[in-house]
Amino acid sequence: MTLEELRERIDILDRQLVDLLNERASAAQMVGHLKAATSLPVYEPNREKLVYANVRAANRGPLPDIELTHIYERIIDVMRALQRNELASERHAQEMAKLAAGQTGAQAPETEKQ
Ligand SMILES: C=C(O[C@@H]1C=C(C(=O)O)C=C[C@H]1O)C(=O)O
Repeated sequence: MTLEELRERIDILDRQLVDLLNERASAAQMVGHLKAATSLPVYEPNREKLVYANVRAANRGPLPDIELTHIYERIIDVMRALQRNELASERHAQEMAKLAAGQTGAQAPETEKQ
């Protein structure tokens, strides 16, 4: 393969990786929703150990296990941040909805008193 062809191959693989990473991110977001509903923590170290074991077992090289683990540490960091952002914006929306409901509920009696 020429240099040009190899770089084209890399560009195609990168686009596939982007799709797969986004699929993983969507799944992690859904896990985040389930955790919020069941009050489970975002960070689950035991699950992360299983994820590392799973990817190392699937590794056929030439990536060394340690480098693959480093890549996954970064991926998982991002997934946790995504879950936290998602949960924070959900909580914010809930607070806003409560505030809006509280305002209409609280203002009506106030208005009656005046
Ligand atoms: C996605 C989850 O949440 C977090 C992120 C993980 C991941 O990206 O694989 C694993 C464990 C959690 O710390 C999960 O619990 O499955």
